[in-house]
Amino acid sequence: MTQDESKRKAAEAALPYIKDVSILGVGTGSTVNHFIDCLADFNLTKDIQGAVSSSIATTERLKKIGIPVMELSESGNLDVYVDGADEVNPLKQLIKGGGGALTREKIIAGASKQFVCIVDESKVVKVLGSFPLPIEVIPMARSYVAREVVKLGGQPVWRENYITDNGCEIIDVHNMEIAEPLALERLINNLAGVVSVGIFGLRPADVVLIAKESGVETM
Ligand SMILES: O=C(CO)[C@H](O)[C@H](O)COP(=O)(O)O
Repeated sequence: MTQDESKRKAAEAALPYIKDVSILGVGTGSTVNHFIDCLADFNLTKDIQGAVSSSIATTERLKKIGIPVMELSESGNLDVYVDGADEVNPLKQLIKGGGGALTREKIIAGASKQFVCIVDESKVVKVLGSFPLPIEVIPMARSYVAREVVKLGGQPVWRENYITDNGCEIIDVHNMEIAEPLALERLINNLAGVVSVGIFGLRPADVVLIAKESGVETM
């Protein structure tokens, strides 16, 4: 099975979780794109009243298959949020933001009862941090936050020529073993100018669907 086929399998496995859900939270990335394709392929769009989307890219894809996109302030809290991840540890804590949508993803995850995370096997790790940790920052704070991150032992790299949907910038922090996700998430959250950090520890996933050669495992 290719990685893309695995992503599709994980996406299909999320469909039972959205049964009877009228307004859905939808994340961002290639695995989520498969999930959106599944909604169309399995003719589920008619059952869904609307979706809250974590990015412009996802919004466009949802609209293309006829799902109305609404604001979170309009929908209120959601029953289910489906999204991918860059890394998942055994506590269902995640690194997210490879696709740059971490802030909106964090908001929707926080506002949802159940966060269903869909991944292929390559995303599963014992300790978070092999994947560069994204931090969204107010542009003015970029160098300051980068210097603070160096003090924490990381190697910050500016995601050049990239502006988030919120008009901010991203620093990707390399070579930082995240042994204590909660503590590091709090610490980075507290740096002035940080919009959000891609550690999802304070709000981990509730269910992780991992596509493997042998089938989809539920964690
Ligand atoms: O956090 C994300 C976007 O901000 C994505 O969920 C993450 O990057 C995984 O992407 P993909 O499904 O393409 O591997």
